[in-house]
Amino acid sequence: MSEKYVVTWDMFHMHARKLAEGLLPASQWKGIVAVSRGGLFSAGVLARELGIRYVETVCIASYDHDQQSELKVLHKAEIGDGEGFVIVDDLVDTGNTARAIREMYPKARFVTVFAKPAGAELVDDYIISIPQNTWIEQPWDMGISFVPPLSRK
Ligand SMILES: O=P(O)(O)OC[C@H]1O[C@H](OP(=O)(O)OP(=O)(O)O)[C@H](O)[C@@H]1O
Ligand SMILES: Nc1nc2[nH]cnc2c(=O)[nH]1
Ligand SMILES: [Mg+2]
Repeated sequence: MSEKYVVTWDMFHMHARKLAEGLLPASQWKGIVAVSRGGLFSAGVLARELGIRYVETVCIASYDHDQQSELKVLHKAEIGDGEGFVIVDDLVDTGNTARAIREMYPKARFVTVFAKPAGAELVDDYIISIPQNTWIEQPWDMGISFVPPLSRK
């Protein structure tokens, strides 16, 4: 990936809250399913904003750092065809994870905070569009570190 898009906790929280707004009224949902691990962070915000306490996971592993490998389903929420459930991930990139989710739960509402063009049409709703050549650096993968002043370089 040639570019980088850095996301802070504040920005992530703001976008996730906006995603929650699009899911009103909350009474239409039986529960939320987080696509672990990335989707856990947005799922927490959605659950809080919508007052939903039934939160499940579907656990999928597909990337080893920034290289995508074979997709493995480690745990599958038992929610039938997904009708009445919101499934949330942090982002769609190639769309491979989203395709697997759609296959497992064809009637669920699938939403993400970020979407790149290759996966955008696989999600029902997303907040921020990111170019395909850009790596999204999420806040849970970063830390605050000291930067030496210019005069010391
Ligand atoms: O559209 P795709 O190309 O499939 O990529 C999107 C997926 O990649 C990341 O998860 P990852 O597999 O890295 O696992 P993690 O959520 O546990 O970090 C991200 O959280 C999405 O689930
Ligand atoms: N953090 C992060 N994980 C990803 N998984 C697939 N694409 C991305 C991305 O751009 N950023
Ligand atoms: Mg993920």
